[in-house]
Amino acid sequence: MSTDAAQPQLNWVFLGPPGVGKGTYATRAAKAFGIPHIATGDLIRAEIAAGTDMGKQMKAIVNSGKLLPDAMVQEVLQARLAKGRAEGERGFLLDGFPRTRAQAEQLVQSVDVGLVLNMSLREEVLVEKCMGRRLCRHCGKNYNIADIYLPASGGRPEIIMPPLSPPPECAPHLETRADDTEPVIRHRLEVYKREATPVEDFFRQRGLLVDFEITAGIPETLPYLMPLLQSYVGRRANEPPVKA
Ligand SMILES: Nc1ncnc2c1ncn2[C@@H]1O[C@H](COP(=O)(O)OP(=O)(O)O)[C@@H](O)[C@H]1O
Repeated sequence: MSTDAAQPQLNWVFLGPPGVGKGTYATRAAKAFGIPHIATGDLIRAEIAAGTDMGKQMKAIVNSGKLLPDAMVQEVLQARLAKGRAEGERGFLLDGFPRTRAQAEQLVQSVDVGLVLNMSLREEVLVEKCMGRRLCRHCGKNYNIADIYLPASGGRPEIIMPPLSPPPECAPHLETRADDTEPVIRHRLEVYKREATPVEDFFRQRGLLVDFEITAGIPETLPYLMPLLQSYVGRRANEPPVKA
């Protein structure tokens, strides 16, 4: 993947339901393509952890599984994007934004989005995936203790997703997100189902949406994902592939 200074501006967005693996793949893709992984959920959790006035307002809403008001998310996101521009970042990989049509409209008014990857995963495993999430409070890395096997059914593919286990040194320091409890996860999934279609339609109508179904673990998925993303370097999703 190109990481030199000649790299074109990449303004990419990863959409998808809680537990699909947006953060897992966005982290790896951002590193490979030399752009920052900007996850609104992480920005929000940092604001909450900092105990700012806005963070205090955010905490109750986040822990209930509801979306934050657009203006509140915009405030933390625009601050992060402005910092990136000032530091010469060549774009971004947005994770968890936009989540409403209004956010999508605001985004395309402020930046030239090149690609919106719409990640999906059989719904039956999303709750288990979210319940299995663990964060190491020492190294900050994300793991997942869920060991998932789902046979093919109704034309949907078999899913084999072994755990993404932490190394021994992380095991004593693992923590679970406050909003990763079953009732809150189920509420977040309902919120996602209600809000996601208008966002997907908004980008599909602009020829920017590329659907990508997750059917296995990271080792099996990356060899398909990375070449797909590479094919969009230097062009928008709705432009013809660049001649090799
Ligand atoms: N774009 C957004 N608009 C509104 N609220 C958001 C947005 N991004 C994150 N949040 C808030 O932060 C919470 C956690 O988001 P995130 O870390 O992306 O979790 P997940 O993708 O697992 O739902 C969301 O449930 C919501 O309360």
